[in-house]
Amino acid sequence: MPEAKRIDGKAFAEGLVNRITRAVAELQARHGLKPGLAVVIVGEDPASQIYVRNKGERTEASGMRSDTHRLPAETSQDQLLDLIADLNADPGIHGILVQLPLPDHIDSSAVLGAIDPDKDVDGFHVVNAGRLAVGLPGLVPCTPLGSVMLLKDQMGDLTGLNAVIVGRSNIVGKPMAQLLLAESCTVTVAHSRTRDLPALTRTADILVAAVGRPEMIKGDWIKPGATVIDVGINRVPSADPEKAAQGKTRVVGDVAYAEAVAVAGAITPVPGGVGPMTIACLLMNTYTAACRSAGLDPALPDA
Ligand SMILES: Nc1nc(=O)c2c([nH]1)NC[C@@H]1CN(c3ccc(C(=O)N[C@@H](CCC(=O)O)C(=O)O)cc3)C=[N+]21
Repeated sequence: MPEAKRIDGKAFAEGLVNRITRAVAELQARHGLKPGLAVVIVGEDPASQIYVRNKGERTEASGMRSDTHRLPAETSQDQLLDLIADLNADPGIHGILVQLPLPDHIDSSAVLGAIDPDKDVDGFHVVNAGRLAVGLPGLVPCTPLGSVMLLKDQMGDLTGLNAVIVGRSNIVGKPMAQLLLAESCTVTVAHSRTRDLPALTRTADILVAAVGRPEMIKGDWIKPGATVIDVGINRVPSADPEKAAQGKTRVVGDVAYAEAVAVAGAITPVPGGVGPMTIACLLMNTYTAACRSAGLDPALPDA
């Protein structure tokens, strides 16, 4: 067996961001409309701070407006809801993202439910989950959306393929199942209570790993030639014991890449696979929301 093709999500995301950047310039020139994204972060979690800074820089680099609201960890739920109400009413803001996780004293579903569904660029509002489930236009969660774009680019028509998704979260597993069902795959959603998971994953033409457990999916869990999408981003101690002792870390996926690459037909690496697509799709959703707010077609120009 030849080694699996490495699916370059970083390069694909760059191409997508280029198309979004051109579309944003055109929207501004023709209609005087500049898409605006508000990112809200509560508390000081260092990893979250890095993601949020990254999102802000990417948003501005693509020609859109980016407002970041950094709130202290003690912020009350009512204060957060007041900010969301202001952002819902702000005509210059087309997308609202509240960084998760939120502190324990805040009810996340109450907060997500307060976002105007047409500004919900994460696609986490129940209205958008419902639209996706019944096939209505809405805003689709970024990670599954980006993953399916990579799959279609890699495999073309997905009709009739067996897809196994490991993980049933509302933000990845469930929306991924809806998107693959819409592509006419035969979809199975596996989770921590699934019996004989390795036997099930070995039936998958498309295997999506979204569990958040470092390198859980082994090489012999994969059907030879399958396409593997690794959604996991897990920070683990460095492989070098000396560096690990100094507290150095590295990022690995939910798939044991070195084993999997010998069996799969194609596989996304971590980093450089799904992660960059998540951010590109956030920009795409913000552009989409801005176009729809003005009654314009959000289709992107070709590559
Ligand atoms: N409301 C909300 N929406 C989110 O979309 C959201 C969130 N909250 N909370 C935190 C997670 C995390 N997240 C990532 C996005 C991109 C990369 C990414 O691009 N990673 C790079 C670099 C990885 C690295 O080296 O650390 C890669 O995979 O290549 C990572 C993580 C979005 N999140």
